[in-house]
Amino acid sequence: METAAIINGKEVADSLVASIATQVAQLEAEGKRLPGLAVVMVGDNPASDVYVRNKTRRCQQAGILGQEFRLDEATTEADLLGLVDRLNDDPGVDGILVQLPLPAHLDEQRVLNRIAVAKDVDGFHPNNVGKLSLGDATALVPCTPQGCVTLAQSELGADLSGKHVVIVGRSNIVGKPAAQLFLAQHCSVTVVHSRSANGAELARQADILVVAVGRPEMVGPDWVKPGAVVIDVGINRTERDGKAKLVGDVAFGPVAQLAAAITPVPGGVGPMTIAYLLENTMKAYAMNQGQQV
Ligand SMILES: Nc1nc(=O)c2c([nH]1)NC[C@@H]1CN(c3ccc(C(=O)N[C@@H](CCC(=O)O)C(=O)O)cc3)C=[N+]21
Ligand SMILES: [Mg+2]
Repeated sequence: METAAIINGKEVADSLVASIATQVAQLEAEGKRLPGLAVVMVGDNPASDVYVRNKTRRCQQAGILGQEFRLDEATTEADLLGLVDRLNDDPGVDGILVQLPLPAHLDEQRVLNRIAVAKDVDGFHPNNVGKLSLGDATALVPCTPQGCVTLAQSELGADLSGKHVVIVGRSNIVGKPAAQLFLAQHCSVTVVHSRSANGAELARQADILVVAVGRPEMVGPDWVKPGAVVIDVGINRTERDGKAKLVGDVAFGPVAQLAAAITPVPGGVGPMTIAYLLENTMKAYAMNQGQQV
């Protein structure tokens, strides 16, 4: 049986980071201030720890000044908001990311709303959500969905117009912004979720299937049209034969038997999320310097 092409997200991300590194080196050669990214993490979730370390490593590769702020699990909302205020006012900080999820006693939306719109490199502030839906070029756009579009384009070419994209999952951080971004690429977009009556049947109509549900291997071959491009956003920590293993939301082996192309986990969407975080930091830097975008 035919087998899908495996979309190499790590490689695409490497080339994005390399191009950012070139831009930063140019700034440095001109004696300019370098872009800065602040990552704030509350408590010690071991998965978040891996992401935060990856972000810091990628910043170093690109020459972006990355700072980590690790706050105690018991941090009060007032203290966290106080840190956000200081970062908002710090002219050396172009981008601010507050790692989610936050401990239950902290109101996530209130914290996200406090981040300066122009420094909101996650694209989670209501103003940026609104700008994305309006097609405003100054929007800072969520990183994971941008990665999904770019990986689909790496397989199908830049012009996605007329493709039917089915997105499984309707979260504020992936599903909803992914729908907006593919719409902006002139795709037809269907969003499937836990209350959909006929999810698998809708998904089988997809030219591009994006899966972001957070449930290990939930999407099997019965969800996939032969020849579809499958973008798996899930990163689930599981155990197999007593060993820790990362799996996506898509049953990789069986789906790879009929898809045209599929993203692996790890090495698919994850590295793209970080590459776009750096890309957004560059955009925020440019806007914060008063440049036209
Ligand atoms: N405010 C906020 N913004 C985020 O963007 C955000 C967040 N909170 N909370 C958690 C999720 C998750 N996330 C990932 C980023 C990179 C990888 C990544 O680099 N993954 C690699 C390695 C995975 C591994 O080894 O654990 C891969 O998939 O190949 C994964 C997941 C960003 N998130
Ligand atoms: Mg979700």
